[in-house]
Formats: sequence, structure tokens, C-alpha cells
Amino acid sequence: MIQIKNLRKRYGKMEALKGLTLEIEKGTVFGFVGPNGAGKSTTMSILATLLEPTSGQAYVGGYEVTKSPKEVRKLIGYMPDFFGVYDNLTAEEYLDFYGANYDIPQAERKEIIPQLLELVNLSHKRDAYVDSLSRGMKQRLGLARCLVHNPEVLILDEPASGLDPRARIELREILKELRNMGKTIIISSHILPELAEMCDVIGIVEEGNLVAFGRVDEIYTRMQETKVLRIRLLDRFEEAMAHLQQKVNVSQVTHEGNWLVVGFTGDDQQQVELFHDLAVSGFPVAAFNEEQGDLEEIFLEITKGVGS
Ligand SMILES: Nc1ncnc2c1ncn2[C@@H]1O[C@H](COP(=O)(O)OP(=O)(O)OP(=O)(O)O)[C@@H](O)[C@H]1O
Repeated sequence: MIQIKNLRKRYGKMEALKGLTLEIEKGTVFGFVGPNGAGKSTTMSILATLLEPTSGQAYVGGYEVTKSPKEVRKLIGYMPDFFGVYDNLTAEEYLDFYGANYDIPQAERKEIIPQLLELVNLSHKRDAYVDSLSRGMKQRLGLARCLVHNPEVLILDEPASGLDPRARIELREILKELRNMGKTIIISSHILPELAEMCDVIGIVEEGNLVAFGRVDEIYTRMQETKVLRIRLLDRFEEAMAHLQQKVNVSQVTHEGNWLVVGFTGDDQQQVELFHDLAVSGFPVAAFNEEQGDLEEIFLEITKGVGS
């Protein structure tokens, strides 16, 4: 649905995109992650036909963004990372205004606007002034605005930023519905875990380059496969390390203070057996706990170099 080939963008001497290449399949919720200034907004603005690339190509639904902007605009709904001020417009009037901008006939607008308000859980705020809405509600209204012309692709720049956990959950639920409707969605954020819970595929961009690209379910499977077990002993550390290193599901053992840190790839039952074995072998285990691997570390490790 979306192809980006060797995309470059310069702002004066600053090269914001350095040959970005990326492909997003139809129906995917794609998370675009990267620190501030990495080039996410620049990429999204190019896809939204609002910014010309310096070189390279970007296609939406087969249309090149610089050559066929009109066709591309019909296919996309774009939500920028800021929300303007709209004095004296109610939520309903606001959507009606954007619907009219897309030349949607009034009778049709009357039909779709209540549906859109319902989709984003704002039916009860139909007559409320936009400026009186909370940030989360404004974000949801912005999302409804992108949907007035029923686009196939949604480009959402930092839609979760500044939202409280509850508002984020609401946003996630709406995105799920949109995905079920078959939309292709691109969402950016600088927080990987925030995106991982909403997306199917993640791409990490740093300094204008894609440094990692992969499916979220594969990453979670990998995370479950590699646990870190921490075991606190009273003594006999060296002996316990040697003992553990012989176990099949133990990938690595290190010693930190009174703790042994064990990389473990077994399932829960095998973990029970490991602890039981330590106890019956007489090692003085005072405590143990289990940690999940770090999402970002695992992600980068398994997707390293994929995008470059
Ligand atoms: N209009 C502009 N003129 C000059 N430099 C710009 C302009 N827009 C963006 N930049 C620079 O290009 C780089 C990429 O910016 P961009 O906004 O695409 O990053 P981002 O990943 O979206 O970051 P953020 O999360 O902060 O929005 C940054 O260094 C930024 O300062």
C-alpha cells in the first residue's frame, strides 16, 4: 500500500532523511518509532503530499506522491501532531466543515458525521465547542476528521502524545476498529512500548535512517522465549554458576553482588524444575525473581540492519 524508496529530505544543510526505504502492506498498523528529530514528521508530511522530498520516491496505493497528489489525498487521512484552534465550532460543525472541504454532499454528511462521532466515542459531545474538549477528545475528533472522506490509509503523527493512560486505551480500541475495517495505518511516536501495543509492524528511524523493522508478535514471542531470572544466594556463587551453566535452558549466567543473573529460554514448568533442582542440590537460595527482556533491546537485536 505504501512504498518509500531511498527518500531524502534536506532542510538547508540539515539532511533530515538520508535515503529512507520502507514498505507497508495493506491492512497493516505500522508504528514509526524514533527520537525527536529522527525524521518521522518529515516522512509523514511527504506521504501526505504536504512536503516535497529532495530526492527518492514515495507511493501511496501505487500513486507517486509528487506526481499524483490529488489521487494520493483521496486515499489518505492525515492527522498532524498539533491541533489548531477552532473558536465557535462545535464538534459536529467541525466535521461538517471538513466534509464540505472534500465536496461530500450535505445529505451524505448528515449521515456519516453521526457515525464518525460514534466511532470515536464523541456522540455525547456533538454540540460541544471544539475548544472545550479535553486533549484526548480533541485527538479523537481529529481522527474522525481524517475519516470524513473514508480514506484507505491513515497517517497519524504522534496521536498518543499527551494522552493519559485511559485516553490511550480508548485510542487503541478505535485503531483496532479501524484496522478491522481494513485501513492501513501509520502512527508515529518516540515511545516504543506505547506503539508496540497498538501496532502489527514497527520501524525504528534514527537520524533519517531506518535502523530496524519487524513484526511485533515476533518480538513478543522472542521476549517470552528469553527471560532473565535473578537468583539471590547467601554463598557458593561460583559453584552455583557452574551448576547452572550445565542446564539445557540456561543461555548465560553472570554474577552481580549477591545475585546470579540467568538468561533462561525454558517454559514455566522447566523454570519450576530449575528452582527445585537448586534447592535440592543444597544451594542457599534466599530469593529469586523473573524479568522480561527489554523491548527495545530485543527489538534492535532481532531486527538489526534489516532496514538499512
Ligand atoms: N521546516 C524545517 N526547517 C528546517 N529543519 C527542519 C524543518 N522541519 C524539520 N526539520 C529538522 O529535520 C529533522 C527531522 O525532523 P522531524 O520533525 O521530521 O523529526 P521527528 O522524528 O518527527 O521528530 P519529532 O518527534 O520531534 O516531531 C530535525 O532535525 C528537525 O529539526
